[in-house]
Amino acid sequence: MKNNVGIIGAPITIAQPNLGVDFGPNAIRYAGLAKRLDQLNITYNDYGNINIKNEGSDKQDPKTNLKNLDEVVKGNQQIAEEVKLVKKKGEFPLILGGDHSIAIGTLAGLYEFYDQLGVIWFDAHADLNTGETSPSGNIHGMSLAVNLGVGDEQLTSINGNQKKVKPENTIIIGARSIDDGERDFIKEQGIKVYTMYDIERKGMENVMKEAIQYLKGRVDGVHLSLDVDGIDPLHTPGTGTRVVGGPSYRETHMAMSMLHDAEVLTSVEVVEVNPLLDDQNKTAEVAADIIAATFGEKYL
Ligand SMILES: NC(=[NH2+])NCCC[C@H](N)C(=O)O
Ligand SMILES: [Mn+2]
Ligand SMILES: [Mn+2]
Repeated sequence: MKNNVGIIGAPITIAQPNLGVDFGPNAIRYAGLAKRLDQLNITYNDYGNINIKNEGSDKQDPKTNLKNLDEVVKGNQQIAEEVKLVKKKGEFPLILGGDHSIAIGTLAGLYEFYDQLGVIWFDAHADLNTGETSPSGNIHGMSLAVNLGVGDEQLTSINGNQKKVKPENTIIIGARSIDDGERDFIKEQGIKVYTMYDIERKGMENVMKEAIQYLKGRVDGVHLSLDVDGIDPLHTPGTGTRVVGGPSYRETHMAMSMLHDAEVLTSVEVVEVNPLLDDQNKTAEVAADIIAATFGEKYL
C-alpha cells in the first residue's frame, strides 16, 4: 500500500531564526532511513533535496509583520510542485524538513488529490498565528493557519487560492505552547486539539484511538505533519523551539505504530530537525525511528 515511497528533502530554514534546519533532511537520511525502508521491503525513490534559496534579509516587514515572506513563498511553491509530481506517479509522499513552514507547500501540493484531506498536526505548538497575532514574525508558526486559508494571501494562494484543509478535518496532538491569538483561532474554527493535559489524562493510546476513529469516518486521506519539537526535548534536543513536558519517545512511537496499523496515513512529513543544535544526531535518529514506525516497523 505504501509502495512506492517518494522521498523529498525540503530544506527551508528562513521561516524561523535558527540556521541549520536545512541540514535536517540529510541528517535523517544519515540516521539510516533508507535501510529501515529496505528492511520493511518498502521500495522508494529518493528525489534528493529541493534546491531552495534560503536568502532572506531576516527583517520583519512593518506592513505584514512577516519575516522573509517572498523567499518562503518561493520555497513552498517549489515544494508544492515536487509533491504533485510524486503524487502523480502514484507514490506515497515522505517529506523531510526543513522548518515547519514547509507544510504550506506540502499541503498545497497534496490537497487537490483528495475530496476531504485530514491532517494530524503533531506539535508542541499550534502554528496558528497570523501576521497580526504572531509574537515573532516567523512563518513556521503560521503554517497551519495558512493551510486553513487564513494568513497572507501570497501564502494562502500557493497552488490555488483556497483552504487546503478544513478545520473539522484537522487534529492537533501534543500542544503545550499556544499563543493568545492561536487560542482564539482554535475556538473560532472549532479545531480538535489534544493538549498535553488531555494526553496525560486520557493516555496517548486513547487519544490516538479517538483521533483515528474521528478521521476514519470523514476523510479520504490523512497527512501526518510531525514537528519533532512535539516530542519531549529530552529525546529531541536538536530543534529550535523546544518546549518541556511533551510525550515521551515511547508514547510518540506507539502513536505512530497505531497510525500505521489503522492504515489511515497517505503522506508523512517530519520537520524541524536541526543538526546544529543536536547532540550526536540523536534527534534525527528519533525522527528515523518515528518514520519507520509509521511505515510499520515492529519489535517482533
Ligand atoms: N513550527 C514551530 N516550531 N513553531 C514554533 C512557533 C512558536 C511561536 N508560537 C511563534 O509563532 O513564533
Ligand atoms: Mn513546534
Ligand atoms: Mn510546528
